[in-house]
Amino acid sequence: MVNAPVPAAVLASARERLMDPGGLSPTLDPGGLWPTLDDAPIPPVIVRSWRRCADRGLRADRPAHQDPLSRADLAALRERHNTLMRLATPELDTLHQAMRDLGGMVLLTNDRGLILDARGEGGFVRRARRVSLQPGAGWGEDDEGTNAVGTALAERTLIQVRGPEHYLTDNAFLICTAMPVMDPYGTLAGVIDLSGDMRQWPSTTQGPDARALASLAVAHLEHRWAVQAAAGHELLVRLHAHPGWLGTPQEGLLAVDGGVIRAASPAALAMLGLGAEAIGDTRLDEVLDGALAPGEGVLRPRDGGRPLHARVTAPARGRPLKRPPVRRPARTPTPAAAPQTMGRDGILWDATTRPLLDRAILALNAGIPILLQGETGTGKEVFVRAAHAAGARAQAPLVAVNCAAIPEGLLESELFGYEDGAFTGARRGGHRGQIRQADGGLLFLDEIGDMPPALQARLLRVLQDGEVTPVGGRPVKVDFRLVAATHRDLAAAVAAGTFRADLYYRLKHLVVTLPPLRQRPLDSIIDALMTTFGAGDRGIRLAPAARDRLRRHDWPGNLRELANLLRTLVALSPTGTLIAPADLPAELEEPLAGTAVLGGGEGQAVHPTSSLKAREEDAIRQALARHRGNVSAAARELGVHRCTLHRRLAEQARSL
Ligand SMILES: Nc1ncnc2c1ncn2[C@@H]1O[C@H](COP(=O)(O)OP(=O)(O)OP(=O)(O)O)[C@@H](O)[C@H]1O
Repeated sequence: MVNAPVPAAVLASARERLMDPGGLSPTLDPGGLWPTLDDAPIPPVIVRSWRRCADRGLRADRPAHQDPLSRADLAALRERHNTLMRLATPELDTLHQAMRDLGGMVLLTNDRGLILDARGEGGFVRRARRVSLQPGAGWGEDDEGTNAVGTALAERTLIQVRGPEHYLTDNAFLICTAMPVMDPYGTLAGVIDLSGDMRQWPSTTQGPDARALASLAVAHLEHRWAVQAAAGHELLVRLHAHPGWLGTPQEGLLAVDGGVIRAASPAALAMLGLGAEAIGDTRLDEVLDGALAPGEGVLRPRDGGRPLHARVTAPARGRPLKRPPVRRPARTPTPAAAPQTMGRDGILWDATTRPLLDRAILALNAGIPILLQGETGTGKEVFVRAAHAAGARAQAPLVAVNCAAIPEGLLESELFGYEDGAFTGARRGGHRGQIRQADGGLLFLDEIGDMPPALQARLLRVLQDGEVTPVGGRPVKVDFRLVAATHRDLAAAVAAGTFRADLYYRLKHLVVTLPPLRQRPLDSIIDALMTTFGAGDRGIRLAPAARDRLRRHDWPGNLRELANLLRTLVALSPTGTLIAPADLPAELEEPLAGTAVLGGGEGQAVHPTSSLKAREEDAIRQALARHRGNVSAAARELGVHRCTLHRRLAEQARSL
């Protein structure tokens, strides 16, 4: 992949125009040579990546700096990727030596672009830290826009991103080269990246070519990984078109049991013209003609390709690597791939929710309150936490109050605080109240539709006056951002007179509605969640019939219900399991039974018939009985939030 250098001004201007609905303006090029972005002298791989970033609503002026993972989280992440880290050590050491004179860095990331290891020293490292090129930071395209790591992961190929080809302006001083690493089971494992300062980087005629260095290093690493993976299998097959190359890192490697390919290096797959999906159950004699026995010989590809020299041995005895064969996509470009993206912490955003999140961040930064709507389990709290973490006040507190979970009598003092001795039983020294605790930060009022009318009036005053009056005390100035969430139809509540119209309009500056799961792309969400819960690492897959059953369910508990189900399935399945319909909970059999009717609150058109209501009551009763009245445990089993269950119980009690 050769990316011809393009003048920086052309790149910057082209990227800005990408955000215009009209596309690339002809005035970009005085000669009128580049009427559209595709005509501009910009590598297509970069243009594709810019488009992905623009489609996600990513702004080029977004700061590149991010908070890396905490030490503990980074340690846990490294532990999860210990095979990759251990196997990559010799390459990282060698590349570090090679990069020393260039003043650059070498990085190893996981398959989502999270930096596991970074080596380098000197001035560049200090500069790199300012844009979070350091362990525990995420360099997926979601995090940092077009960059070598993220774009190599998205395109699954060697990428070099030079200076202003980077999407974020902050990263325009970098030149980075990244090569994806595939494990011997055909799964994308991570990336090796070489990064330096664009102005100090020698041209390829003066110094080593970073692309050659990165691809050689990855070839060595993948070769070593395949040798290790072969341990414990019946046969190790080494392949190359030239006999002299057998035994070198350029050869292809296959681990074979009973004639079936169990593991393969990417080089071997390329020689045989196979995709990664061939690993696991393809018989070698389907693709190669010739006897497969210990010794050396020539094997002929059945498609008429070039004969391959083969050296077949019984591999070294030893502990096989933990990972079983998994079918995975090969390292081929997937331009339209991955509408679903996973953030650094396993949080999922897609073409519908990402723009909502970006708008919410802008609104919060501008001090505009947000009214967040969505059925139970659609991810309202997750959304608020993500918006806060990415906003200008991320360092300040996020204070979350669930208005439905706090008994009415306590909510006032909990929210507004009280002075010492304000009432009998008040805590000594008083209580600041949650609103004051959110001063400088973000107040998240969940289930605002459940706030009693008297408190609605008090909250309105706080919003109007910018000050809060604790019970028994004097007004105190407060400055906080506000997100109010509800699963109810607040407009209907206003019409019914249960919610104050003036407060409603005060809250309603920006209304964000998170879609229910049944309106979202279920398949890609399932795949993304399975990956988060480690299914890929442990070779756990869903059988097509099980997936079908998931598709037929209507997910009243939304993402919470799906995430709980998949988390449990993956945790309880032994390594290498193919999850069958029989492994799924019985209630998925029949979409309208048991938990399937839970979750629809007022204002939601979910299963309105009384027989369904009776089934819901039944499901609740049985779950509570199984957990001896423990509401949290019953809620967990039913796949709904504890507060939802409390609410349901209160509703049932009222209707008795
Ligand atoms: N964007 C997301 N990515 C991954 N998982 C998510 C996401 N949003 C929600 N979830 C899953 O769903 C669960 C419930 O999310 P959350 O508590 O934010 O929902 P909610 O809409 O606030 O629900 P409720 O109205 O019942 O309080 C989370 O704990 C997580 O497992």
